[in-house]
Amino acid sequence: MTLSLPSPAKLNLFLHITGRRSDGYHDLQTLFQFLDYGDELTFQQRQDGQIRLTPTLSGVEHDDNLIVKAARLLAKQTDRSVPGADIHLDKRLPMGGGLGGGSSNAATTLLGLNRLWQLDLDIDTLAELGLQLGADVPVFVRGFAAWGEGVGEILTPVEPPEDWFLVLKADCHINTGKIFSHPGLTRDTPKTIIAPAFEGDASRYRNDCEDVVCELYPEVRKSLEWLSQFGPARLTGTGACIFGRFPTESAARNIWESKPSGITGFVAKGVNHSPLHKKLTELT
Ligand SMILES: C[C@](O)(CO)[C@H](O)COP(=O)(O)OP(=O)(O)OC[C@H]1O[C@@H](n2ccc(N)nc2=O)[C@H](O)[C@@H]1O
Ligand SMILES: Nc1ncnc2c1ncn2[C@@H]1O[C@H](COP(=O)(O)OP(=O)(O)OP(=O)(O)O)[C@@H](O)[C@H]1O
Repeated sequence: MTLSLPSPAKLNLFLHITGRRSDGYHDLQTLFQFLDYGDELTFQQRQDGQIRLTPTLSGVEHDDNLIVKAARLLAKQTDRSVPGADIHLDKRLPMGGGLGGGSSNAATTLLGLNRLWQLDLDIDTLAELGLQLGADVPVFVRGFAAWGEGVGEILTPVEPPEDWFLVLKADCHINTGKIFSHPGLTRDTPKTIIAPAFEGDASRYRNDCEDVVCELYPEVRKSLEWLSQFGPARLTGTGACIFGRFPTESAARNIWESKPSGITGFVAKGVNHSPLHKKLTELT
């Protein structure tokens, strides 16, 4: 049996850092929405218990890839031996972009192999496993747009408008840990209450990583300045990607066509239900 599943991107429509915890992680308040754009993973059952991933990602060892780690973690959860899998990754999302590509790949692997291997683990168990792999994995496992608290694992469903986004990536790779450990990071934003009818660009919401990222990566500052000519532009996660929201696809595409050279990116629709979960439901 072969299973092909999407592994979508997320945006942090805003990201507030409300404190630093004793384990070094940071408490956040953030709003996650998915994009109808991302990587694709194909799973094929083996018979020898091995996990094999192709192709190799540049700069990531096979055994360090979050897909392989997720598959092995899942295999450890069951007392029977699993048949193994050949996994193929079609990578479209920029790495180190704040779009959660690696975390999304891990979540698609947990849900995909749970289905392929007929393990029948429930979503809560898969989300707990996901959190062991990264703070962003649980939202991809649960699959609904959400207000995130804690490190992003306490999730309350919300329904932000499903607008179109222009996502741009300056030519740099940003390490999440480096931004969170920066002495100049804002870590004391007062907690706010969940706004179920969130209206994206309300001025009281922002991304607290933006100042530090712009200081360390002037190319991100430049991309934000360029996109801000057309409306509010914001960083997602710890960058390097930024986004602007538009009511129509053509409005986003028109601006995309006039972008300066040296910037990559794409246009995609914001969606409140993950394309991964839609596909799994269709296959049921
Ligand atoms: C910035 C976000 O993308 C927002 O959605 C996430 O909080 C980051 O999630 P992620 O990439 O899955 O991050 P992880 O792989 O868990 O953490 C990478 C590093 O970032 C720091 N980190 C991450 C998340 C968090 N809430 N506080 C932190 O201080 C930690 O030093 C950690 O070692
Ligand atoms: N399958 C994978 N896809 C992408 N990156 C991976 C994967 N497995 C491991 N990694 C490592 O994780 C790092 C972060 O990659 P990712 O694409 O998730 O960044 P990101 O979008 O900035 O993440 P986030 O928004 O969660 O901070 C990469 O630089 C790479 O070293």
